[in-house]
Amino acid sequence: MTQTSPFRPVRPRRSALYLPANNARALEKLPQLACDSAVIDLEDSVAPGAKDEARESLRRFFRDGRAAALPDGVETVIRINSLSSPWGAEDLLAARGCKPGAILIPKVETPEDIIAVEDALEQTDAALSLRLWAMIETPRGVMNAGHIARTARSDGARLDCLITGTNDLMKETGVASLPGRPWLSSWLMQIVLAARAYGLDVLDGVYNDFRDEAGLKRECDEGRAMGFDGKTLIHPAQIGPANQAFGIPAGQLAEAKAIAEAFSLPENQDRGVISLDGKMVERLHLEMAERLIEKAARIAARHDGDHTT
Ligand SMILES: CC(C)(COP(=O)(O)OP(=O)(O)OC[C@H]1O[C@@H](n2cnc3c(N)ncnc32)[C@H](O)[C@@H]1OP(=O)(O)O)[C@@H](O)C(=O)NCCC(=O)NCCSC(=O)C[C@H](O)C(=O)O
Ligand SMILES: [Mg+2]
Repeated sequence: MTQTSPFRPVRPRRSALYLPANNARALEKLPQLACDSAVIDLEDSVAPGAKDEARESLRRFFRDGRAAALPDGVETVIRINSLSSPWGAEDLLAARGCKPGAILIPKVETPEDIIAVEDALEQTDAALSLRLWAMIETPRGVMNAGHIARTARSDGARLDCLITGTNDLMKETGVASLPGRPWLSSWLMQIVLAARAYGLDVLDGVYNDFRDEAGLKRECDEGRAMGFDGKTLIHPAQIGPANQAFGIPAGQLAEAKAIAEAFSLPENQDRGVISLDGKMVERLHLEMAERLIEKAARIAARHDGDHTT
């Protein structure tokens, strides 16, 4: 078996749906939704005057067992306000108490933004099961993306995933929102590169026009081609297209299985490169194939055998 990177857990993150923490209807709907991750938001979707109510609604959601009752494999993530905001410290306390899968830190600009949260968690939470996600959504965040991602390499690091915040990035830079994201994509690629350099997952930004299914599909396909693992979403109608675009097509899975099988043959045990159906296949392809097979199995476990949704 090829050794895969210890920094990249194989976990489907095709669709990460945001829900405002104070939207009772959305929280109620969540168990019926097929998103891989549920990002319960205390930040920008909650008005300043509703922060306390949102925190209380979040606490109730975890305390009364509704979070634990979500379908197997759905990862719960809480987006807090930045620690430099008036709400960040209280949000972090509340989020830590909820014990979600991960806490999402918005507007991360330097490694210290991650370290500050790690330090606050370290005091009471020795276990590393509580992970961190970081949003890169400001000019400084993009410029420092590599340094931020590198924090995943330190002892006891919790950082698992980078998220692009395209709305904030457009607001901060004045870049236009155009189909194909011509001026934004070089910055998005910097974020993808930073994540990959340090073995992190990386998710694309949201598509605001939630009634435009064709536009969403185009942007999902584009995000997939750019190397993203999945897309952040704002509406339940966006989950299906994202799961489809970032899922594993049957043909790709069959090809991965053929590669794994070919390398497992006795005559190929010590070979670095083989020929398969007229193509050169190296051990790096085997590593990719093994990750893909594992991810497909995890998706199948969520969807009763359907690898593509
Ligand atoms: C965008 C919305 C405000 C639209 O809401 P609404 O008009 O209620 O939509 P619908 O009537 O079409 O809703 C149909 C049903 O689906 C439920 N619903 C809607 N959205 C969600 C959701 N996100 N999660 C779960 N369920 C949802 C409705 O309750 C309806 O249910 P039912 O009554 O049973 O039919 C709304 O979709 C919304 O608030 N979305 C999330 C917004 C959000 O969280 N924004 C913050 C994250 S995006 C961001 O910050 C990006 C980043 O930081 C950046 O900088 O880019
Ligand atoms: Mg944002």
